[in-house]
Order: sequence, then structure tokens, then C-alpha cells
Amino acid sequence: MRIALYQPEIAGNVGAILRLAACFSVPVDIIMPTGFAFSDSRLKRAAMDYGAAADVARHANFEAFDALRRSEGRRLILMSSHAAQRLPDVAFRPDDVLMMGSESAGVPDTVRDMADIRVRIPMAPGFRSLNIAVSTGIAVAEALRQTGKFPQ
Ligand SMILES: C[S@@+](CC[C@H](N)C(=O)[O-])C[C@H]1O[C@@H](n2cnc3c(N)ncnc32)[C@H](O)[C@@H]1O
Repeated sequence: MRIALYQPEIAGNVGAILRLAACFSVPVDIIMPTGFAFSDSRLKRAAMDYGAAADVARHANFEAFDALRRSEGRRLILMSSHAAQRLPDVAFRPDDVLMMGSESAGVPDTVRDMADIRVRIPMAPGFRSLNIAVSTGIAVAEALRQTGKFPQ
């Protein structure tokens, strides 16, 4: 399992996701550009000292990330509040990449169309979306649960 962040914009969100990734031993792919500098104190504050333990790869653009993903034979699972398929109905594989869209715009249609599966976390009627770090935690937890990869 890997987490991929498509052009994330908010340092604190990425810090929280790096903390999550370290706690669950899930590597993170960050697709550039980001909306903040990696020296941003808000990233460090949210990641705490766990950030140094996170396995993070930065990719210059989506094409570079996707070429590597394909070479490794991983499925691209796009998390989107607009997707038709519900999280509880998806059968995850241990080598899937869970990709999160940017905070303001999600992902472009060209990227959306390349996903093997598009997945929605069901929400109560009338709500648009969850915070990106919260939705990453929900999706990763379900994928780890299904694949038996939660840490002991
Ligand atoms: C704040 S949301 C982005 C909202 C953006 N307007 C959009 O249309 O995608 C940031 C990211 O969190 C994830 N996300 C938020 N709510 C979600 C949900 N209910 N189901 C699946 N993913 C969700 C998606 O990856 C989304 O791109």
C-alpha cells in the first residue's frame, strides 16, 4: 500500500498525513508542485518528530510518478468525493496506490480518467467533502484492514 498526494497545498495537512504514514509504515508519494515549502514550520508541527520516520518520495510531476507506478504494476485508486464506487464495496490489494486530490481542486479530469478505480467515502447528505488528512486516514485504515497489513 502507498499513499499518493496530488499537488497538496496545505503544509499542516501533509504533516498530519506524514504522521499517519509513519505510524502505519505506509510510504508516501508527493506529486509536485506543492503549495508550500518543505521547510514550512506548519508541516513540521503537524508531523511532529514522526515526519523523519515517514518514507517519502517526491515526483517532479504526475507523469514521472505514474511511469514509476506502472513499472511496478500497481493499481491507481483515486479517492474522490464525486466517485460512484463506495469505499466499503472496494476490494483492495496490498500494492495499491491510494491517491488523494489537492485540497482546492482535487485532480484534473485527465488524471481522474487514468485511475483504475475511483472511490468515494460515503457521507451524510448535503456535505461536499472531508478534510484530505481525515479521508486519507479512513481510506488507508480500510485498505490495511482488508489486506491484513495493520501493524501488530
Ligand atoms: C478537500 S477535498 C477536495 C475537494 C475538491 N473540491 C474536489 O472536488 O475534489 C481533498 C481530497 O480529499 C479526498 N476526499 C475528501 N472527501 C472525500 C470523500 N468523501 N471520498 C473520497 N475522497 C475524499 C479527495 O481525494 C479530495 O480530492
